Amino acid sequence: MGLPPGFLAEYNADRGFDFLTALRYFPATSSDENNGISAHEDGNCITFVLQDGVGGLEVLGEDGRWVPAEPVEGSIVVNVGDVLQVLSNKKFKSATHRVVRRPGAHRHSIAFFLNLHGDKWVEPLPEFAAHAGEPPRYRGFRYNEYMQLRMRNKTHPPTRPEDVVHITHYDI
Ligand SMILES: O=C(O)CCC(=O)C(=O)O
Ligand SMILES: [Fe+2]
Repeated sequence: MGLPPGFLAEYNADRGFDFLTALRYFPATSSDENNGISAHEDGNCITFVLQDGVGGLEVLGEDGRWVPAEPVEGSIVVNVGDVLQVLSNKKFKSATHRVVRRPGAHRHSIAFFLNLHGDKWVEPLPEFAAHAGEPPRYRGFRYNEYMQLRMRNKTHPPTRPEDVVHITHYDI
């Protein structure tokens, strides 16, 4: 990333909020939307996904088309999360992704979410802003605040899609 070695490990030294999920997606049926996980960005730092050979994970391209992240034997998918997008002043983008269930097979995946302590302050690092001669693209925020807003998207879903809180909430 162009940062001193060990910078991120030091910035984010608390491993107490990381989590691992094991997911099972049932085969698609013709009678439902076949949606496994709807389109979203991961809110954390970085996510590692191990998937089986079934497929269905898709990433939204800049042209608005969904690109399949086809399984590659022995490889893991690395998702940049919103925190890394902000720290890098949008040099690294948090990809919009989803899982579409496929007919005929159960899909299994394991996702590891590298996370931050809720008290952590998140803002573009000087290396990607002032020192790079770039204006900061985000206001700083406490990680917990963003997590609460994202949770509210789920507990009190806004009626207008434009009111759903994304990381763009902190755009400058
Ligand atoms: O199951 C997958 O491949 C991805 C899961 C995912 O995107 C998530 O849990 O945030
Ligand atoms: Fe995700």
